[in-house]
Amino acid sequence: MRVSLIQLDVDPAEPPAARRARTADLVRAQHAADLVVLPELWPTGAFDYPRFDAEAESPAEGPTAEAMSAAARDAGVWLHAGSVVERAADGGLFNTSLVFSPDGALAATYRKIHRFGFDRGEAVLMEAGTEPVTVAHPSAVLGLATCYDLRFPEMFRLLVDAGAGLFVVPAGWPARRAAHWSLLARARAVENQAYVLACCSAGTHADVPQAGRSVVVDPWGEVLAEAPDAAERVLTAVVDPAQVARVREEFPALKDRVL
Ligand SMILES: NC(=O)CCC(=O)C(=O)O
Repeated sequence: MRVSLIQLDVDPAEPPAARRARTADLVRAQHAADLVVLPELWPTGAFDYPRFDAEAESPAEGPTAEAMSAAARDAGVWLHAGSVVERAADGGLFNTSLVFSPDGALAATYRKIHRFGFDRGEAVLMEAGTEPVTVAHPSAVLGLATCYDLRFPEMFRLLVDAGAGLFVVPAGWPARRAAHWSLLARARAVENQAYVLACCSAGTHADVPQAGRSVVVDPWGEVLAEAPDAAERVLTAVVDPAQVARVREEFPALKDRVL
């Protein structure tokens, strides 16, 4: 299974429509992949709070969904299109991830459960999702998580219980805590004996330099590919979903769970 993580530069000087078109082209170029992944909130910037309300959109029919559906279809790939600011029917906002199948259909959405910011930003501007989400990709069951979720191992256990063997984690993780990002991505892989595809944004928005350092970790905790910096780049790797069962059988720590 070939995976491509697009570590996208989220430069506030680039108009959202231009970034959508550029991102769609980057997705189309990954036509040989089985799964393409984009970062968290790349249409607005994960820390660009003043833009959230004005740029909120429908996850099914908004401009990002339309552009990403077309890109997935044109490339013939499964696309985890990162997340958008979702405007819900009652007017509330969610940080919502979108997954498209190769025919361009919206296969799944996931509303971020753990909102970042403590008493400001996303934590006060957005509603919290309540449902862990898995996706039946033809090669693996994907478990969806978003950025700050990475700090909450109990959520990943729920995804394992739902059958996930490959976690997809779009993020807008700050450079200030880059060491946490790399460590937690490996920790979630090791403790759950699962792949982690962690795709962060590049560049700086709202004065928050991004960590970049997108990473693909295997179920043994080995790093298969890692971006060396926070520049825009495409990270590719080949993962073997059958490796999840092999590792879980060879070293059956998950069977010793008590809680
Ligand atoms: N967008 C986020 O969820 C940021 C998370 C973060 O900065 C952290 O966990 O540290």
